[in-house]
Order: sequence, then structure tokens, then C-alpha cells
Amino acid sequence: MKEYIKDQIKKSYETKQKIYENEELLNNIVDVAKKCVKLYQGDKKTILAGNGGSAADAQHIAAELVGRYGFDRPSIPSLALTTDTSNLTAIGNDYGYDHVFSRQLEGMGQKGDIFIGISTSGNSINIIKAFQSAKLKGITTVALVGRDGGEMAKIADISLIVPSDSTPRIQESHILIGHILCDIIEKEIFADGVSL
Ligand SMILES: O=C(CO)[C@@H](O)[C@H](O)[C@H](O)[C@H](O)COP(=O)(O)O
Ligand SMILES: [Zn+2]
Repeated sequence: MKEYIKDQIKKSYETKQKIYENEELLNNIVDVAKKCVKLYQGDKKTILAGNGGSAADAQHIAAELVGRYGFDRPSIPSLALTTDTSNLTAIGNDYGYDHVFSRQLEGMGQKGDIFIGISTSGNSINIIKAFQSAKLKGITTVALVGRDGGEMAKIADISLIVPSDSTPRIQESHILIGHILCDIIEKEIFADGVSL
């Protein structure tokens, strides 16, 4: 049993090691961080969504920005589309589950916002539909995905593809990337910044 646990931990840090060595992915994280920092000056926001574990990641990241990540500072606007059960059930019931995020994005997204869709497969239809709505509204799309990036990576403005085929390992890396983004955004806006 202990060997099995150690093997799981090893697989997790091996995935993170691959991210550490992936210059393209690191450059894309820098790109997303810079764009998110600019949002604050323009009174715009990050919007996030995902299904299952990725829904938890979406609201976790939004809460780090609206609340605080590492130190006290003014709130940074961010919205997770996974938290309002009235919206989710009404839209799901009346239009279908595929529309639960796109409909909210149409209502609450503004030109200039950034939408981060989180999916391990890159193929969740409700996120793909939200990307399509985002494009129509002039909202930048970021695919935080895994595997081959799926359909989401094909249509997103920027793709952060975790190099793994394992759903849990991808999710663990997604929250690592989410935390790094929150850390940079917070420091760039309200502290001395980091050297990007
Ligand atoms: O957390 C997990 C599995 O680790 C699950 O809840 C998982 O997120 C769900 O099956 C999702 O529906 C998977 O969707 P996606 O990552 O392919 O977009
Ligand atoms: Zn999970």
C-alpha cells in the first residue's frame, strides 16, 4: 500500500517536472498572467468554469482573486460560473446542460474579459460552447487542459496543456498553475511584482 501511495506521488511530481521543462507551456503561463494583470487596470475580470473537479478549481481560483491569495490587498474581480445553483439548474433545465456556461457568459461577460475554461479532456461541450460565446463577445479565451488539448485547445486564444493523460495528475497540475497565476497577478498589481 505504501509503495502504491509513493508511486502516485511520484507520478504527480513527474508531471510537474514535465511542466517545469516545457518552455512553450511556461511562456503561455506568462502570457496569461500578463493579460490577467492588465484586466485590473481596465476594470475587467477573469471568468472561470469547469465540470466536476474542474468546477472546484474554477471557484477556488476565483476566490483567491476576489478574497486574497498571499497578502491583504483590494479585491480583484473574478467570477466562477459554477456556483449559482439557480442559474445552473434553470439554464440546464430550460436549455440543456451544454448551455450552462455559455448562457451565463452571454449575460455577465464583458468585452475585454478573460474566460478560463478548465477541462482535463479539452472536450467538454459546455466549455466549448462558452468559448464560442466568448469569441462573439470579444472575450479572450484560455484553455486550461490536458491530454492533447482536445477541441478547446483548437479554438482557444491561449492553451495551457498539461502534458499528461491522467485526469487526477492533470487536475493537480491545473491547481498548481492556477495558484501560480493568482500569486503573480496579486504581486504584479499590489506589490513589487515578479520578473516576468
Ligand atoms: O474530478 C474528477 C476526476 O478526478 C471528476 O469530477 C471530473 O472532473 C469529471 O468527470 C468531469 O466531468 C470531467 O470533465 P473534463 O475534465 O473532461 O472536462
Ligand atoms: Zn478529481
